[in-house]
Amino acid sequence: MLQLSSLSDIRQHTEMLRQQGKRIGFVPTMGALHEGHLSLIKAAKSQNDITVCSIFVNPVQFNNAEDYKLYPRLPEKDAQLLAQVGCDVLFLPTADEMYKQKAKLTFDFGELERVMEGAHRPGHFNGVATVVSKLFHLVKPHQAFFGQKDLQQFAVVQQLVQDLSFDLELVCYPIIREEDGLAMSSRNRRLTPEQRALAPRLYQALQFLNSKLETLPIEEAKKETETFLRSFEEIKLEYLEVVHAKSLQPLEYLAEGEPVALCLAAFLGEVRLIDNILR
Ligand SMILES: Nc1ncnc2c1ncn2[C@@H]1O[C@H](COP(=O)(O)OP(=O)(O)OP(=O)(O)O)[C@@H](O)[C@H]1O
Ligand SMILES: CC(C)(CO)[C@@H](O)C(=O)[O-]
Ligand code: BAL
Repeated sequence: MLQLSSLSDIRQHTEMLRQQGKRIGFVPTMGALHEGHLSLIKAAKSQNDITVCSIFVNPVQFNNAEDYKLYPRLPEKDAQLLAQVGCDVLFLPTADEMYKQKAKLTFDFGELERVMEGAHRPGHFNGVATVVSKLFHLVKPHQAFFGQKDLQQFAVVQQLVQDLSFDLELVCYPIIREEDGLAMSSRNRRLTPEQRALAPRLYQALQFLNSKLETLPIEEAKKETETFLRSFEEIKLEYLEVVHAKSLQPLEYLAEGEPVALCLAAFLGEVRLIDNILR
């Protein structure tokens, strides 16, 4: 596997691949890789000639300095895992080079960023859109792969690709879970054993909400789910939403045939996790 860290090297390399007529599949990540990431690499490989993975803990998308500082960083182990699954190119830029020009780009995703992650992490999607735009320019992929775990991020990136006319296809893959249902996430590594034991309650809460929606109106089903979660003292729910799965706007009632997503964010101690299920 080829490892590149300078912007000019990746730009030249992907330019050469394009000239050779190769199809490039791209998986952007922040590292501390798990089976969720590897499922995206495998999907990219199966549909493209060359798979590029980037690992970059992007400072400008963090709204919490401590979260940035403590974000798990395991570059050597990540490189090993990527080589094992046959990733062709690993792009590992430094923050200094990525943000040398100190460009402060401002995006406006309208209502899409005024709910859930956008509402609770000010500036987050601006930072995601900035880095994803830069990465798309550098890597020039034909396809880019994202996980459903970050459902709102996928919607924002879809909007970005449309607004800036990026010539690529976006692909979203399902959430890979631990055996006990916990959505795999790099931040899971930061959980204490006690918090880790409680963490599957988040997925259970989404399943509980899903079953309550069979018989109850949305607000009542949400209230019962919040009560269920409150019984676990260490879990601090930030939001629980029933939203339209495309616009991500909260729903007042369920309409026949509408795609629906049940989403939550919660803290276990200092660690903030998100999860969702599609209904
Ligand atoms: N469990 C999962 N299953 C499938 N895809 C996932 C999963 N977790 C993350 N991804 C996807 O991998 C890509 C890179 O995500 P990222 O590196 O932020 O990992 P992460 O595990 O989501 O970390 P964290 O949530 O702690 O930031 C994103 O498109 C994300 O949606
Ligand atoms: C898309 C991404 C790599 C941008 O930093 C990040 O938000 C992530 O890992 O989901
Ligand atoms: N996985 C989304 C990136 C973030 O939490 O900042």
